[in-house]
Amino acid sequence: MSQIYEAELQTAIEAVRKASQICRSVQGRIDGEKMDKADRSPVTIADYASQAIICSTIRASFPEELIVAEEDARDLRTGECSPFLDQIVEELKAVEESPTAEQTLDWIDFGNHSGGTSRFWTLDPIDGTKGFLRKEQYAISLALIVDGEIQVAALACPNLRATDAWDNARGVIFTAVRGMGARLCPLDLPDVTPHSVRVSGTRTASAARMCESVESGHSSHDWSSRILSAIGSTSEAVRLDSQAKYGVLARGEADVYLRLPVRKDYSEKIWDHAGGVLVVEEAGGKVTDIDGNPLDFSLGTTLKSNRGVVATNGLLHDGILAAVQSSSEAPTAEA
Ligand SMILES: Nc1ncnc2c1ncn2[C@@H]1O[C@H](COP(=O)(O)O)[C@@H](OP(=O)(O)O)[C@H]1O
Ligand SMILES: [Mg+2]
Ligand SMILES: [Mg+2]
Ligand SMILES: [Mg+2]
Repeated sequence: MSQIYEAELQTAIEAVRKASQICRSVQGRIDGEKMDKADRSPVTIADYASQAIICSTIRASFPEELIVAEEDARDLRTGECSPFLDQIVEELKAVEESPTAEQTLDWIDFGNHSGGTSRFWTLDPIDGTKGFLRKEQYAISLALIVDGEIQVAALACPNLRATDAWDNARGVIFTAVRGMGARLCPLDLPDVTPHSVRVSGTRTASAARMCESVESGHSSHDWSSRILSAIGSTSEAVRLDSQAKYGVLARGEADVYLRLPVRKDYSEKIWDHAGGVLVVEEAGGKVTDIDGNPLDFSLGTTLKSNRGVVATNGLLHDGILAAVQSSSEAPTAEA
């Protein structure tokens, strides 16, 4: 079998593994400490430390690579944030030769590219920061995009359980290379042979197990409950944070993941999806927007030509899309 993108995959796995170690250590100690960004969304020292270590790991193996990541060091460069920056540097010492504060800022800013080029990585250093702060699910999502197509993905979910075969150990990494399938291995057992993952075989819409965001501001809970009624389901959507939703869909524990727009003026960010989308597609599933169009990762930092996301095991896709459309609601301008 061809080993295409093998070096990129190994670098991606190494990077998300190191970042997971930092995130776990911070999550164990954190007590709601966060800064609010200009859009009032939260960011923690772990988001920054994760972005720093992943960008530095990619650049160590691939010095010319462009990286489109969620965070940037602008706020940290102001004197006001220096205690925050000192803590980030402290966290990095656990996994890397002690960097200086200046190096740390530069590593974070390796992620400032705005995409749209023929080859770039996209990174969400902590996806589901709100889940991370609640000590629930979160993910570290890294993907390589070449000519608009996601080619490599590493999605770490440090609080998601592995399977019985690995004693339900906490923490997994999903990986995928286009055309080569999706795999799963425990976060803490780097030397085991990864298992293949495959979406469910559920064919009956009324039996669909659905998952969605915990945050009703990120995906309309009201709309999804109307869709469940429309397909004759009596179950409720399971709510969890982050791209862990793509992971549970890929390994057949859910059949559908819906992200239904709440506001008209919001475009989904590429780093909120790229890693998870390739994992689901390579596990045999299907991902489109709510109009049935493929997600377009070639347009910069956002999926500006798409609205919402519908991800399924493939078998249910057309039926779920029809239900989404027949129960559609006009998103409001304000959440
Ligand atoms: N109005 C909105 N609609 C959809 N997604 C939104 C949103 N506002 C913020 N988000 C994104 O939702 C992500 C979390 O998704 P989920 O709710 O599935 O856990 C956030 O990622 P971060 O936590 O990385 O900032 C953020 O980028
Ligand atoms: Mg964020
Ligand atoms: Mg995110
Ligand atoms: Mg994030």
